[in-house]
Amino acid sequence: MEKPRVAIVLFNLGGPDSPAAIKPFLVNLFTDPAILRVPRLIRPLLARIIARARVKPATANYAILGGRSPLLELTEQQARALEAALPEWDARCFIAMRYWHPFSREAARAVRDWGPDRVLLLPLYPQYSTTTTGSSLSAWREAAASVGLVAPVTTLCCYYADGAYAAAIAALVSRAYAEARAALPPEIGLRVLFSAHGLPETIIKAGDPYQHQVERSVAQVLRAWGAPGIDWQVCYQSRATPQRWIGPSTEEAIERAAHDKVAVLVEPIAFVSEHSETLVELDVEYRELAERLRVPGYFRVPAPNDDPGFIAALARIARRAAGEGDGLCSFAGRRTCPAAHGDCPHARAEAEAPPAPLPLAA
Ligand SMILES: C=CC1=C(C)c2cc3[nH]c(cc4nc(cc5[nH]c(cc1n2)c(C)c5CCC(=O)O)C(CCC(=O)O)=C4C)c(C)c3C=C
Ligand SMILES: [Fe+2]
Ligand SMILES: [Fe+2]
Repeated sequence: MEKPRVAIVLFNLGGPDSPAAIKPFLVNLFTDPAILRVPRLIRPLLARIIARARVKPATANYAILGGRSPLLELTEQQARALEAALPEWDARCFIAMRYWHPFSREAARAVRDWGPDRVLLLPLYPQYSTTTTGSSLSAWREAAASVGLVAPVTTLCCYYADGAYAAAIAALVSRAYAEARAALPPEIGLRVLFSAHGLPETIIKAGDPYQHQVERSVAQVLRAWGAPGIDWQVCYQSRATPQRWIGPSTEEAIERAAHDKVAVLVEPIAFVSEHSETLVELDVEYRELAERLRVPGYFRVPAPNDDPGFIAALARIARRAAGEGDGLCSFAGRRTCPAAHGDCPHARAEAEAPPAPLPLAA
C-alpha cells in the first residue's frame, strides 16, 4: 500500500536573517492587526514608529547572536526530525514564518507543487494566542487561496495539555533541576520560574485563551514530572509595548526570588526553540538582573528544539490529528481557538484531574 503524502506546515514567528532584515521584520510584526490593535488607517504609520524605536535594542540583541536569529535553522532541524519520526507517512514538513522568510505564500506554493493527499497545519506554539497561532493561520488561509492550493486540511490549534508534550518538557525540566540542585549548596532553595512570552492585558480581556493555556501547560508539566514539593511560579517576559501586560513579569519573579533568597531555574514554557528571547533576554539580561540582585543561583532549562521526546510528542499529535480528521481541534473558519476563554475540547480530556497548584515555599 502506498504511504499517504502528508504535508505538515510548521508555523513560527520568524526572525531576521541579517542585520538589514531587522527593521523590515519589525515593521511586518507591528503591522499585523493581531499584534497592534489600532484603527487600520493609523496602523502602518504607528508600526513604523514603534519599529524604528525598537531597531536599536533589537540590533544589539541580534548582534549577540551573530547578527541573525537562529530560529529558521532550528525549525529546519525540527522539520527533518519530525519527518523521520513519521515513517508510516510520506511526510514532508514545510516552514511558514509569520514576519520573515519563508513566508506563508512561499510555503503554500511549495506545498501546492508537492501535491499532498492531506495538509496538516501544526503551529510551533503549544498554547493558542490570537497574536501567534491565530495570526499565522489567517495568513496561511489567505496565502493558500492566493496560490490555488486545494487539498484536505487538518488544523491543530494547540496542544498545551497534551500528555506526551508535557512529559517531554517535564523530562527537560527534571534534568536541568537535578543539575542545578547538584551545583547549589543544600541549604539554598531552588524555584522553577515557568517564563512565558507575555501579552498586553487588553488582548487577554478580549478573550485570548493564551494565559489560561500557559497555566494549564504548567500544571500538566508538574503532573508529568511528579516531583513533590517543588517551589514554582508562572511569570511573563518580553514586554514589547508601553501598555499594561499580563504579570507577574519575569523581572518581578526574579526580584521575589532575591527577596526569598532562593536560586531560580527558568523554563521557557511557551517557546519550543531557542531564539533572541531565550538566548539574550533569559541568558543575558535576566541573568545579569539576578546577579545584580544577588539571587543565589540562576539556571535555565533549554528550549526543546529537536529533543527526541518533544519531536515524538509532535509526531503523536500529528498522527492523532490526521486520524481524527479536521474535527480534532479545528477552527472551522473561526478566527479564535474554539476554547475561547478556557480549554480546547480535545485538551480538556487530557487535562482531567489536574494537580492542585503546589504552594510556593515561604
Ligand atoms: C506587541 C508585541 C508582541 C506580542 C503580542 C508578541 C507575542 C508573542 N511573541 C512570541 C514569540 C516570539 N516573539 C519573537 C520576537 C518578537 N516579538 C515581539 C513583539 C511581540 N510578541 C518583538 C518586537 C519581537 C522581535 C524581537 C525584539 O525586538 O526583541 C520571536 C522571534 C525572535 C527571534 O529571535 O527570532 C518569537 C519566537 C509569542 C510566543 C507570543 C505570544 C504568545
Ligand atoms: Fe485549541
Ligand atoms: Fe514576541
